[in-house]
Amino acid sequence: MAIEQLFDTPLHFLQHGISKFGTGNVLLAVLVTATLGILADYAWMLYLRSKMPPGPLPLPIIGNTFQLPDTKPWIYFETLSKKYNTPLITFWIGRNPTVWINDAWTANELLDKRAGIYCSRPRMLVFAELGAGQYNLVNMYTTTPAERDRFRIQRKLMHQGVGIQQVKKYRSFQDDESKVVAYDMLTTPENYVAHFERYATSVVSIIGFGRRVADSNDPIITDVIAVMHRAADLNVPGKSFPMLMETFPILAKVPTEFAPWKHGLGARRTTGRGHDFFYTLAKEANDNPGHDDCYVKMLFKEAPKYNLHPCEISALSGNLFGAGSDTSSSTLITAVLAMRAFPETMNPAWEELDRVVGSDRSPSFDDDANLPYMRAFVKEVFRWRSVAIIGGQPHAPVQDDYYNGWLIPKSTWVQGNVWAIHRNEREFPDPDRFNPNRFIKDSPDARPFPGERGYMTFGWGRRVCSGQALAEQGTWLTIARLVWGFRVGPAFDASGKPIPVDIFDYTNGLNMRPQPFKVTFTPRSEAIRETIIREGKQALSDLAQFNGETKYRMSTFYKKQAAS
Ligand code: HEM
Repeated sequence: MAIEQLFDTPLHFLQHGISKFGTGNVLLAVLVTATLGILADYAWMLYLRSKMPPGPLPLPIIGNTFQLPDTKPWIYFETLSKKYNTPLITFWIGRNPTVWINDAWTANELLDKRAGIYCSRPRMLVFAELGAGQYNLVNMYTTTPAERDRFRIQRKLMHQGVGIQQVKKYRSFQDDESKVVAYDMLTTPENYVAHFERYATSVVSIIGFGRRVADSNDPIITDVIAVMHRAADLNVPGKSFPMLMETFPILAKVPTEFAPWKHGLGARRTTGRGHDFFYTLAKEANDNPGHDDCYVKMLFKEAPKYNLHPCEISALSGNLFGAGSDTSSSTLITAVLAMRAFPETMNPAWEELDRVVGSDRSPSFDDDANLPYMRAFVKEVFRWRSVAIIGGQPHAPVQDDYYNGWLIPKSTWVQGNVWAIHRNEREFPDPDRFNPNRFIKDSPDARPFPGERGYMTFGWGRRVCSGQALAEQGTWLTIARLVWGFRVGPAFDASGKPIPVDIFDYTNGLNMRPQPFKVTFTPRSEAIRETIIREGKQALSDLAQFNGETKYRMSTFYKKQAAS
């Protein structure tokens, strides 16, 4: 659509009106109508506000948007919750009320216990409508029976790929990839972030495509993960573009080529043949011989049965990277920050690991039950600085609902503020202190918390993270192996002074991670170092069956397809 077409009809009426009634009268009529419209709309906003959970007074049209801080709105919502002394806050993004849950018990009541009501997603203009839309499970509405059917199919297919039972089958190569991380840490410890990203990407790539990612410079990391990082900046409420389109939705209607504020969002992401990058990647893996049990082969096999659209195949396979790679690697970076900033928490872990595991082998999945402190340590990593700090995408009720007498209207944007939930002094005294004892049974530091796990890092109810089992098992193993293998100490500046770390210096994305920081990794003993080398070499040899390359590059994919 040409940009002029957008304004064609209103312009026509305006010209007609001016010739009939004169410019002054027409302008007055437009002004009066607009003012009445805004007043009526504002009256409706104030009426809703009187019924909904408390929050700051919204202004007409812009709501509270410009009260948002420049970054990290989750801290602001935590402050509002304390100010109003209520677990639920209503905050208006333009003319849309959003509800923020700042307390574990309320989150559990609404999103878990009333999961059947809070199972949908709200309208997410920037993240969903200008992105993968309703083809992607992450964005799917569940308001109508047809939507719910589609949602169930996609959840089921995710489950077939990374469900609790299924991921046990991946333990062997996940273990091997984690051994490679420890091995790489001996030679290039300064690149620990790259090692974590490679590990996390490789695990989901083997699951999905039967191909490992052997090198940190593999384009699947350099291209795709970079795009995912940018995507994670979306959906964090903000007062600058592109998120400002949530406040002024009309701006999203302007074609992307004329709308620099859209930051390229909404551009046609498929080629003339309707295939996008991840579909092509999936098709390539499906056509490759071998690894018949990989996820995309299952998807292509099931496609006729479920009438899967290519965009659904693309989203289901692309989500492995999108949802599973940055999240897992960021969690490991947080673990390193905790190890560096809270060295006193390492001694009980080493005592336990030396007693149960020793130096001749590294910890394995089978040790989990015998390493209660290590288990608590990893739980505390998930709690202390949860990567999906606002619980991922918002939920939305499929009908009007009431909590404590407050109305939460159907389709409202309802967001779990994990930052506030995991920093509540009632459940987690001295919350910024990394303290695994919170998760040790009968410890004086343990407090009641809803649910078995003791944290809400993976979301809630029917939208709970599909990859939780995979992420939990891999994170446990990799952190246990790092703790077993290394002392994480300070790096030193040119004058020999230790470089401090800042436990609050995190990024601003939907998935947050620590800003780059320097540390040193030293193997805990010569015997351990030798074990890491031996196991690393063996792991590389066992993983060789997954070596392979893709011929596609995201950075050039759309250009080439358009030209062909
Ligand atoms: C540390 C790692 C991870 C964390 C912290 C995490 C966290 C989350 C969170 C908070 C949500 C939103 C839940 C909600 O709406 O209530 C989510 C959704 C999702 N996650 Fe994860 N995730 C992780 C890893 C993974 C992995 C490895 C995969 C797949 C291989 C995955 C796939 C998904 C999918 C498909 C959804 C959308 C579910 C839906 O909308 O129904 N995640 N994740």
